[in-house]
Amino acid sequence: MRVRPGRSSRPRTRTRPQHADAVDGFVVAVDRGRYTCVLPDDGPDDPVVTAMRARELGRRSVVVGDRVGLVGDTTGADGALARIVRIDERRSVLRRTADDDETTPEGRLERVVVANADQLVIVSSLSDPPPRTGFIDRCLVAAYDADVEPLLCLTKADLAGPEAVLGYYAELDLPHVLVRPDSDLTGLRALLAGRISVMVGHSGVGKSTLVNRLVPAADRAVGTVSAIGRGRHTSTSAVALRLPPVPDADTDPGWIVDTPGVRSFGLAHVSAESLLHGFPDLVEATADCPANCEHTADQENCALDAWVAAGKADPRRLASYRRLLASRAGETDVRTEADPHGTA
Ligand SMILES: Nc1nc2c(ncn2[C@@H]2O[C@H](COP(=O)(O)OP(=O)(O)OP(=O)(O)O)[C@@H](O)[C@H]2O)c(=O)[nH]1
Ligand SMILES: [Zn+2]
Repeated sequence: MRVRPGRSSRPRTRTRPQHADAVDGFVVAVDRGRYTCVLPDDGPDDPVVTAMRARELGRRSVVVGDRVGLVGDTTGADGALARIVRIDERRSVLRRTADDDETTPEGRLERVVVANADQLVIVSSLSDPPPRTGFIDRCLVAAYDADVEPLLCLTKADLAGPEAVLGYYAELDLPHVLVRPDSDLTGLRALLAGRISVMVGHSGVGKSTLVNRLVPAADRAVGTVSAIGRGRHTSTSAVALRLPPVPDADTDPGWIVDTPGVRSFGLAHVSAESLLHGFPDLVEATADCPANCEHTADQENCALDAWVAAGKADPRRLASYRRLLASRAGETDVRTEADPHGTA
């Protein structure tokens, strides 16, 4: 027999009735404690809502892509300030260990870059600068770790062909698009429709150029290193941009998140096992590894060596995996150094 207390015995406060009227919001930008949100039914011309965090959220961070509950003045009128009282459960969490700011301990900590992303668009130019597969591999690890689908976006296809890069990823079912200055972006728009896509890429690969073509209203600065936005501080934070409507379709065109400050993904927070998931072409081989194999080059009888020798994967992929393993170890050291009472 089930014993269940009557409804009336539940403490009222558990349902937080004071926030029953919270409206749903989607965080599109974060800047110095102010969160820019849009309401789900609002269109591109509706005013955005500026909000601050309610104290009851404690230390939980609110990031671009978060779906939140808003109370207070959600009119978006000049000077109006709403409060974020709820952060919805995240569908995905794209993290990095910030390895691009080694000057401060905070700079080396793990942080959430974007919440609820569906897709990571890895922007790499085919020439000027040449493609860096090490960077792409790193992004793939971050994507698989975050349960976000990767999409390889190869720019400057007018300057060089994609054969070498695509050959390197031949064993992976890695979707890709080619972009040149005059290319039709219909195919890319179709891959972005209805989803939240995060764009990452090195400086100079043409990411701003592409973002401007996809979202002309965004007006991202081209050919300048991180000098976008209204102020110094907005230039390095992620911002979600609404894609324009797809002609002849009433589907949601989706959102792209530009990440000007993210030059790479530090992976110190990713376990060695998860790191391997960025290399689906190698995973199968490790079933034959000795117990507790670390898969490093000096590991005896690591099955990855035989796998590559038998031609089942590209040796450069194994080298890349091992480089990441090693650099991850380095990143872990960096984090330990950051803590004078180092526990690890
Ligand atoms: N040939 C060619 N040049 C391109 C293409 N896309 C962008 N460029 C040029 O590449 C340079 C860098 O482009 P950006 O869009 O500023 O590159 P970015 O990745 O945003 O780099 P940052 O602004 O430094 O973050 C610019 O001079 C662009 O005009 C392309 O498809 N083909
Ligand atoms: Zn091994």
